[in-house]
Amino acid sequence: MTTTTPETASNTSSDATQHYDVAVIGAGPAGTAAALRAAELGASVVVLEAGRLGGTCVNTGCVPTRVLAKTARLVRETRSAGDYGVHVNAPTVDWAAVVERVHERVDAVRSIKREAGRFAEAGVDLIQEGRARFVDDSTLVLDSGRRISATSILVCVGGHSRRLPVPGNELATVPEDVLSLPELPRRVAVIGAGNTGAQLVTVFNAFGSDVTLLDVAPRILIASDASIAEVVTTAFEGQGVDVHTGISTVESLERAADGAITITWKEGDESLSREVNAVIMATGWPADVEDLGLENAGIEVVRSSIPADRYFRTSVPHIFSIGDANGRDMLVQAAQFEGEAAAENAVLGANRRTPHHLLPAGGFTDPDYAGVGLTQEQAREQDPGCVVARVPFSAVDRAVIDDRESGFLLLIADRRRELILGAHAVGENAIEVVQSVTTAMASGVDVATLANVRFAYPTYSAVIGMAARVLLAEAAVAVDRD
Ligand SMILES: Cc1cc2nc3c(=O)[nH]c(=O)nc-3n(C[C@H](O)[C@H](O)[C@H](O)COP(=O)(O)OP(=O)(O)OC[C@H]3O[C@@H](n4cnc5c(N)ncnc54)[C@H](O)[C@@H]3O)c2cc1C
Ligand SMILES: NC(=O)c1ccc[n+]([C@@H]2O[C@H](COP(=O)([O-])OP(=O)(O)OC[C@H]3O[C@@H](n4cnc5c(N)ncnc54)[C@H](O)[C@@H]3O)[C@@H](O)[C@H]2O)c1
Repeated sequence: MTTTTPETASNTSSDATQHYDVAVIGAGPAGTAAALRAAELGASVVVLEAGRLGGTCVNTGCVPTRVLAKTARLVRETRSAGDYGVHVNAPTVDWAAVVERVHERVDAVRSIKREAGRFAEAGVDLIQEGRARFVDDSTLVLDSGRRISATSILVCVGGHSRRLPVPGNELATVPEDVLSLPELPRRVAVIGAGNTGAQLVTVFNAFGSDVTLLDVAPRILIASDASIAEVVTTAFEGQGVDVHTGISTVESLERAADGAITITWKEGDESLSREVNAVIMATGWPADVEDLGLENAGIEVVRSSIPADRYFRTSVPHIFSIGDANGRDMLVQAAQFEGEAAAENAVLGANRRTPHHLLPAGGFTDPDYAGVGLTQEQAREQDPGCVVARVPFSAVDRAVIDDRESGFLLLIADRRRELILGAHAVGENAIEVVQSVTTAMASGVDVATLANVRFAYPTYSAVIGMAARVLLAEAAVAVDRD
């Protein structure tokens, strides 16, 4: 679909290059937020999108992954229904039907996002004529040959999965393509135990696949608080997942005679291998910079991303790098936040930053995990006297009612209990619990106030009030020692 409203764009050159105040490359969460905010501020705006509107999140990332997580949850709930006196047959997974349902739910979410309609309502031109490429630092050319120039260019191109450069890597499936697997793999190796890999482990484990998880990092979920990662690792192992962290390298993937894939990796001096039916590489997310012509605009790529300063300006100040493209916090909530801030900086010449310490994130594994703010390690570095409360879910009535006692909430405060520095949860509803703490942090609520908030009974969020009350006691001890 191509939509242009020439009255908002002035043709300024004889070769019919259309000129705008702001050109946005990419209509994922970053580009969509940026374009709508720039238009709201009165700029003439064009969005250039090479693929499906909505970007990675809705089409191949968060939304399909979350539908798979829901499906995995249904399988687990069905298996344990007997514990509550509900007797059902053991669940079986019809992979083709699962895939169909994921596509159907993705379409349903797309239909409420309606980026094209929102662009039209805001007077934003949308051009879908292939990939945009820099001709110089103010001009872009599309695959169709159409040329666009702009006073400011917002690069919101997102990224893609990284394939390890090992022999046989073409045999692997990347997370964006998981739904293209022809059948549910009986045995699967997941390489990479970040947010993507960990969630896929839970999905395939629940679906009945034998899962092997490999990572070069010393532990899974390396960006999360170490205590959270420990609980998820123990849970994975208890569920029969073969977890190998701290491996030296994946050596090769080879097609075996029976059609299976032999994956070989090195662990210390030992070479190990497994025969599996699918290998999923969830080993990182470089920005989509290939063929973007960044060199024509004088912009360098550093470690597979387009670096930006705290105001999202690249080394060329009227070109901005936002969302996954800048390689910082690769989350939808970051992309949207950054998009709005960068649009204001581009249109108003403002210096808006985003509060990155207030970005909650988590994953739908079994159990769920989530975090916001500083981890314990980071908090202790910043304030060695900081106070940490840890309340197990086994002390929360609702978790006991639901038979979900595994897990805990960690609440971290500064030594004077004025500030909540971080919150990390693992267990049922961990993400919603951490989200509530984030709301408190964003509103500047201190620990004492949080301790006095009433939580509906029986809820998982009640753990927040319990942790705040423990913190008060702990903090009092820490302050006394000063
Ligand atoms: C499996 C998976 C699960 C995830 N789950 C979550 C989650 O639960 N929660 C969360 O917060 N985050 C999650 N993420 C991360 C989230 O999807 C990204 O952080 C988010 O989509 C980034 O938004 P973006 O706008 O920067 O990039 P994208 O969403 O990738 O959008 C970039 C857009 O730019 C377009 N484009 C690229 N190059 C060009 C070009 N040259 N010309 C024109 N258009 C171009 C692309 O077609 C795309 O539409 C997940 C990611 C993956 C892979
Ligand atoms: N629920 C969510 O919020 C969510 C879900 C998915 C992805 N994301 C975001 O998208 C981005 C990409 O996520 P991701 O999990 O794909 O990548 P990632 O970079 O977060 O994790 C990649 C993992 O692969 C491992 N790895 C790298 N090279 C390896 C090798 N040679 N052998 C074995 N392991 C290797 C790394 O140690 C790391 O643990 C992240 O920023 C993530 O936060 C968020």
